[in-house]
Amino acid sequence: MPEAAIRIEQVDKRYVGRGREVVALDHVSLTIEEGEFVAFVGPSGCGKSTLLNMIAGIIPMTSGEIVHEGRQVASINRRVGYLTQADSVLPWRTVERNISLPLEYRGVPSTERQKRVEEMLALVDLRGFGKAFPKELSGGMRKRVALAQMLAYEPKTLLMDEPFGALDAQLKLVMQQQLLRIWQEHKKTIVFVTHDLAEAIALASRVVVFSGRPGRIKYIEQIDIPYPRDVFKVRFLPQFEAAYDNLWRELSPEIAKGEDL
Ligand SMILES: Nc1ncnc2c1ncn2[C@@H]1O[C@H](COP(=O)(O)OP(=O)(O)OP(=O)(O)O)[C@@H](O)[C@H]1O
Repeated sequence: MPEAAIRIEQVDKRYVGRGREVVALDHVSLTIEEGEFVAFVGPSGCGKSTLLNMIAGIIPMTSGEIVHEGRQVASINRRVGYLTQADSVLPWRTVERNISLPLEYRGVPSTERQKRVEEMLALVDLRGFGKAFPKELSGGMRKRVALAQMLAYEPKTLLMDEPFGALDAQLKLVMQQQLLRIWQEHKKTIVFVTHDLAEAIALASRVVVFSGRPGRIKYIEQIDIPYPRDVFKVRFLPQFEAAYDNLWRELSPEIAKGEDL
Protein backbone atom coordinates (compact mmCIF):
# COMPACT_ATOMS: atom_id res chain seq x y z
CA MET A 1 0.00 0.00 0.00
CA PRO A 2 1.45 3.41 -0.90
CA GLU A 3 1.74 5.88 1.99
CA ALA A 4 -1.33 8.15 2.27
CA ALA A 5 -0.76 11.85 1.52
CA ILE A 6 -2.08 12.87 4.94
CA ARG A 7 -2.86 10.69 7.93
CA ILE A 8 -4.61 12.38 10.85
CA GLU A 9 -4.76 10.14 13.91
CA GLN A 10 -6.84 10.92 16.99
CA VAL A 11 -6.01 14.60 16.94
CA ASP A 12 -7.20 16.83 19.78
CA LYS A 13 -6.73 20.56 20.03
CA ARG A 14 -7.47 22.60 23.12
CA TYR A 15 -6.77 26.30 23.28
CA VAL A 16 -6.20 27.72 26.73
CA GLY A 17 -6.27 31.43 27.30
CA ARG A 18 -7.85 34.16 29.44
CA GLY A 19 -8.69 31.57 32.09
CA ARG A 20 -10.84 29.40 29.82
CA GLU A 21 -10.31 26.37 27.69
CA VAL A 22 -11.75 25.88 24.22
CA VAL A 23 -11.87 22.34 22.85
CA ALA A 24 -11.50 23.08 19.15
CA LEU A 25 -11.04 19.51 17.89
CA ASP A 26 -11.87 16.25 19.57
CA HIS A 27 -10.44 12.91 18.42
CA VAL A 28 -10.28 13.67 14.72
CA SER A 29 -8.99 10.88 12.49
CA LEU A 30 -8.93 10.98 8.70
CA THR A 31 -6.78 9.54 5.93
CA ILE A 32 -6.41 11.47 2.69
CA GLU A 33 -4.93 9.59 -0.25
CA GLU A 34 -2.52 11.08 -2.74
CA GLY A 35 -4.37 12.88 -5.53
CA GLU A 36 -7.62 13.25 -3.58
CA PHE A 37 -9.62 16.47 -3.47
CA VAL A 38 -11.19 16.64 -0.02
CA ALA A 39 -13.47 19.45 1.16
CA PHE A 40 -14.13 20.30 4.81
CA VAL A 41 -17.46 21.87 5.72
CA GLY A 42 -18.89 22.67 9.13
CA PRO A 43 -20.27 25.49 11.24
CA SER A 44 -18.15 28.48 12.08
CA GLY A 45 -15.70 27.71 14.88
CA CYS A 46 -15.70 23.92 14.47
CA GLY A 47 -11.93 23.83 13.99
CA LYS A 48 -11.50 23.56 10.20
CA SER A 49 -8.80 26.25 10.04
CA THR A 50 -7.21 24.83 13.16
CA LEU A 51 -6.84 21.47 11.44
CA LEU A 52 -5.31 23.03 8.32
CA ASN A 53 -2.91 24.99 10.53
CA MET A 54 -1.87 21.76 12.21
CA ILE A 55 -1.29 19.96 8.89
CA ALA A 56 0.85 22.97 7.91
CA GLY A 57 2.70 22.63 11.22
CA ILE A 58 1.90 26.23 12.16
CA ILE A 59 0.27 25.33 15.47
CA PRO A 60 0.91 22.28 17.65
CA MET A 61 -1.76 19.72 18.44
CA THR A 62 -2.64 18.89 22.03
CA SER A 63 -2.51 15.16 21.36
CA GLY A 64 -2.58 12.79 18.42
CA GLU A 65 -0.48 12.66 15.31
CA ILE A 66 -0.43 14.00 11.75
CA VAL A 67 1.74 12.29 9.15
CA HIS A 68 2.23 14.06 5.82
CA GLU A 69 3.90 12.18 2.95
CA GLY A 70 5.34 9.69 5.40
CA ARG A 71 6.76 12.25 7.83
CA GLN A 72 5.31 13.23 11.16
CA VAL A 73 4.40 16.93 11.26
CA ALA A 74 6.28 18.37 14.23
CA SER A 75 7.21 21.87 13.03
CA ILE A 76 6.51 24.16 10.06
CA ASN A 77 5.66 21.86 7.15
CA ARG A 78 7.30 23.38 4.08
CA ARG A 79 6.10 20.60 1.80
CA VAL A 80 2.55 21.96 1.69
CA GLY A 81 1.23 24.98 -0.15
CA TYR A 82 -1.15 27.00 2.03
CA LEU A 83 -3.62 29.52 0.69
CA THR A 84 -5.71 31.38 3.24
CA GLN A 85 -8.72 33.62 2.77
CA ALA A 86 -6.61 36.68 3.52
CA ASP A 87 -4.72 38.08 0.57
CA SER A 88 -1.07 37.11 0.99
CA VAL A 89 0.03 39.19 -2.00
CA LEU A 90 2.47 41.98 -1.10
CA PRO A 91 1.32 45.34 -2.53
CA TRP A 92 4.83 46.75 -2.97
CA ARG A 93 6.05 43.87 -5.15
CA THR A 94 5.12 43.31 -8.78
CA VAL A 95 3.19 40.19 -9.73
CA GLU A 96 6.33 38.36 -10.83
CA ARG A 97 8.25 39.34 -7.70
CA ASN A 98 5.33 38.15 -5.58
CA ILE A 99 5.30 34.80 -7.35
CA SER A 100 9.05 34.39 -7.02
CA LEU A 101 9.06 35.16 -3.27
CA PRO A 102 8.81 31.56 -2.02
CA LEU A 103 11.50 30.59 -4.53
CA GLU A 104 13.78 33.32 -3.15
CA TYR A 105 13.22 31.96 0.37
CA ARG A 106 14.28 28.55 -0.87
CA GLY A 107 17.43 29.89 -2.54
CA VAL A 108 16.38 28.98 -6.10
CA PRO A 109 18.83 30.66 -8.54
CA SER A 110 17.51 33.69 -10.44
CA THR A 111 17.38 32.18 -13.96
CA GLU A 112 15.46 29.18 -12.67
CA ARG A 113 13.16 31.56 -10.74
CA GLN A 114 12.39 33.56 -13.85
CA LYS A 115 11.57 30.44 -15.83
CA ARG A 116 9.29 29.15 -13.09
CA VAL A 117 7.51 32.52 -12.75
CA GLU A 118 6.77 32.52 -16.50
CA GLU A 119 5.35 29.00 -16.25
CA MET A 120 3.20 29.98 -13.29
CA LEU A 121 1.87 33.11 -15.03
CA ALA A 122 0.80 30.92 -17.94
CA LEU A 123 -0.72 28.32 -15.63
CA VAL A 124 -3.05 30.84 -13.96
CA ASP A 125 -3.78 32.79 -17.17
CA LEU A 126 -1.87 35.91 -16.15
CA ARG A 127 0.64 36.04 -18.98
CA GLY A 128 1.63 39.65 -19.62
CA PHE A 129 0.82 40.81 -16.09
CA GLY A 130 4.20 40.05 -14.51
CA LYS A 131 5.20 43.70 -14.25
CA ALA A 132 1.87 44.87 -12.82
CA PHE A 133 1.40 45.78 -9.18
CA PRO A 134 -1.38 44.12 -7.16
CA LYS A 135 -3.41 47.36 -6.94
CA GLU A 136 -3.71 47.33 -10.73
CA LEU A 137 -5.43 43.92 -10.65
CA SER A 138 -8.99 42.76 -9.98
CA GLY A 139 -9.82 40.62 -6.94
CA GLY A 140 -9.86 37.46 -9.05
CA MET A 141 -6.51 38.26 -10.63
CA ARG A 142 -4.97 38.86 -7.20
CA LYS A 143 -6.31 35.52 -6.08
CA ARG A 144 -4.65 33.94 -9.11
CA VAL A 145 -1.34 35.59 -8.15
CA ALA A 146 -1.67 34.03 -4.69
CA LEU A 147 -2.42 30.67 -6.32
CA ALA A 148 0.63 30.99 -8.59
CA GLN A 149 2.78 31.94 -5.61
CA MET A 150 1.65 28.80 -3.78
CA LEU A 151 2.21 26.58 -6.82
CA ALA A 152 5.62 28.05 -7.71
CA TYR A 153 7.61 25.74 -5.48
CA GLU A 154 5.59 22.76 -6.63
CA PRO A 155 4.12 21.41 -3.40
CA LYS A 156 2.20 18.19 -4.00
CA THR A 157 -0.29 19.00 -1.25
CA LEU A 158 -2.35 22.18 -1.26
CA LEU A 159 -4.23 23.44 1.79
CA MET A 160 -6.84 26.02 0.87
CA ASP A 161 -8.89 27.87 3.49
CA GLU A 162 -11.93 29.47 1.89
CA PRO A 163 -9.76 30.76 -0.93
CA PHE A 164 -12.64 32.04 -3.06
CA GLY A 165 -14.91 33.19 -0.21
CA ALA A 166 -14.58 36.87 -1.01
CA LEU A 167 -15.15 36.60 -4.76
CA ASP A 168 -18.43 37.25 -6.54
CA ALA A 169 -20.44 34.24 -7.69
CA GLN A 170 -19.35 34.25 -11.35
CA LEU A 171 -15.69 34.78 -10.61
CA LYS A 172 -15.86 32.02 -8.05
CA LEU A 173 -17.00 29.58 -10.75
CA VAL A 174 -14.17 30.64 -13.04
CA MET A 175 -11.62 30.13 -10.26
CA GLN A 176 -13.11 26.77 -9.32
CA GLN A 177 -12.84 25.54 -12.90
CA GLN A 178 -9.25 26.72 -13.07
CA LEU A 179 -8.39 25.00 -9.81
CA LEU A 180 -9.90 21.70 -11.01
CA ARG A 181 -7.82 21.91 -14.18
CA ILE A 182 -4.60 22.53 -12.21
CA TRP A 183 -5.44 19.76 -9.73
CA GLN A 184 -5.98 17.25 -12.52
CA GLU A 185 -3.07 18.27 -14.74
CA HIS A 186 -0.56 18.49 -11.91
CA LYS A 187 -1.86 15.62 -9.78
CA LYS A 188 -2.10 17.54 -6.52
CA THR A 189 -3.70 16.50 -3.26
CA ILE A 190 -6.07 19.24 -2.11
CA VAL A 191 -7.70 19.93 1.26
CA PHE A 192 -10.22 22.70 0.75
CA VAL A 193 -12.20 24.45 3.50
CA THR A 194 -15.40 26.17 2.47
CA HIS A 195 -18.69 27.43 3.85
CA ASP A 196 -20.30 26.87 0.48
CA LEU A 197 -21.75 23.38 0.22
CA ALA A 198 -22.31 23.69 -3.55
CA GLU A 199 -18.64 24.59 -3.98
CA ALA A 200 -17.57 21.57 -1.90
CA ILE A 201 -19.70 19.17 -3.98
CA ALA A 202 -18.69 20.69 -7.33
CA LEU A 203 -14.98 20.34 -6.56
CA ALA A 204 -14.32 17.52 -4.16
CA SER A 205 -14.17 13.76 -4.45
CA ARG A 206 -15.05 13.55 -0.72
CA VAL A 207 -16.81 16.06 1.50
CA VAL A 208 -16.17 15.86 5.25
CA VAL A 209 -18.76 17.38 7.60
CA PHE A 210 -17.55 18.60 11.00
CA SER A 211 -19.84 18.92 13.99
CA GLY A 212 -20.17 22.15 15.92
CA ARG A 213 -17.61 22.75 18.66
CA PRO A 214 -15.87 20.60 19.77
CA GLY A 215 -15.13 19.76 16.16
CA ARG A 216 -15.51 16.09 15.31
CA ILE A 217 -15.94 14.38 11.99
CA LYS A 218 -19.65 13.73 11.78
CA TYR A 219 -20.15 12.45 8.27
CA ILE A 220 -18.29 11.87 4.99
CA GLU A 221 -19.92 11.87 1.56
CA GLN A 222 -18.21 10.39 -1.47
CA ILE A 223 -19.09 12.50 -4.52
CA ASP A 224 -19.61 10.15 -7.45
CA ILE A 225 -19.51 12.72 -10.21
CA PRO A 226 -16.76 11.78 -12.68
CA TYR A 227 -13.91 14.15 -13.52
CA PRO A 228 -13.29 16.23 -15.55
CA ARG A 229 -16.21 18.20 -14.18
CA ASP A 230 -17.77 21.33 -15.56
CA VAL A 231 -18.49 23.47 -12.49
CA PHE A 232 -21.00 25.51 -14.49
CA LYS A 233 -23.13 22.44 -15.21
CA VAL A 234 -22.40 20.05 -12.38
CA ARG A 235 -25.12 21.43 -10.12
CA PHE A 236 -27.83 20.27 -12.51
CA LEU A 237 -26.83 16.61 -12.20
CA PRO A 238 -28.96 14.24 -10.10
CA GLN A 239 -25.83 13.04 -8.22
CA PHE A 240 -25.23 16.65 -7.15
CA GLU A 241 -28.74 17.01 -5.77
CA ALA A 242 -28.51 13.68 -3.91
CA ALA A 243 -25.16 14.64 -2.37
CA TYR A 244 -26.52 18.06 -1.43
CA ASP A 245 -29.51 16.52 0.35
CA ASN A 246 -27.35 14.07 2.30
CA LEU A 247 -24.84 16.72 3.30
CA TRP A 248 -27.41 19.34 4.22
CA ARG A 249 -29.22 16.85 6.43
CA GLU A 250 -25.99 16.35 8.42
CA LEU A 251 -24.78 19.93 8.34
CA SER A 252 -27.91 21.96 9.06
CA PRO A 253 -28.43 20.81 12.71
CA GLU A 254 -24.79 21.66 13.43
CA ILE A 255 -25.22 25.18 12.08
CA ALA A 256 -28.37 25.63 14.16
CA LYS A 257 -26.46 24.48 17.26
CA GLY A 258 -23.65 26.91 16.49
CA GLU A 259 -25.99 29.87 16.73
CA ASP A 260 -26.39 29.55 20.47
CA LEU A 261 -22.71 29.02 21.21
N1 LIG B 1 -5.44 31.15 19.06
C1 LIG B 1 -6.61 30.80 19.61
N2 LIG B 1 -6.83 30.94 20.93
C2 LIG B 1 -7.98 30.55 21.49
N3 LIG B 1 -9.02 30.00 20.81
C3 LIG B 1 -8.85 29.85 19.47
C4 LIG B 1 -7.65 30.23 18.80
N4 LIG B 1 -7.78 29.95 17.48
C5 LIG B 1 -9.02 29.41 17.33
N5 LIG B 1 -9.65 29.35 18.54
C6 LIG B 1 -10.99 28.79 18.78
O1 LIG B 1 -11.02 27.46 18.31
C7 LIG B 1 -12.25 27.18 17.65
C8 LIG B 1 -11.97 26.71 16.23
O2 LIG B 1 -11.51 27.82 15.46
P1 LIG B 1 -11.21 27.69 13.90
O3 LIG B 1 -10.80 29.03 13.41
O4 LIG B 1 -10.31 26.56 13.65
O5 LIG B 1 -12.66 27.32 13.34
P2 LIG B 1 -13.20 27.30 11.85
O6 LIG B 1 -14.05 26.09 11.75
O7 LIG B 1 -12.11 27.44 10.88
O8 LIG B 1 -14.13 28.59 11.83
P3 LIG B 1 -14.56 29.53 10.60
O9 LIG B 1 -15.35 28.64 9.71
O10 LIG B 1 -15.40 30.58 11.25
O11 LIG B 1 -13.32 30.04 9.97
C9 LIG B 1 -13.07 28.47 17.74
O12 LIG B 1 -13.94 28.35 18.82
C10 LIG B 1 -12.05 29.54 17.98
O13 LIG B 1 -12.60 30.59 18.77
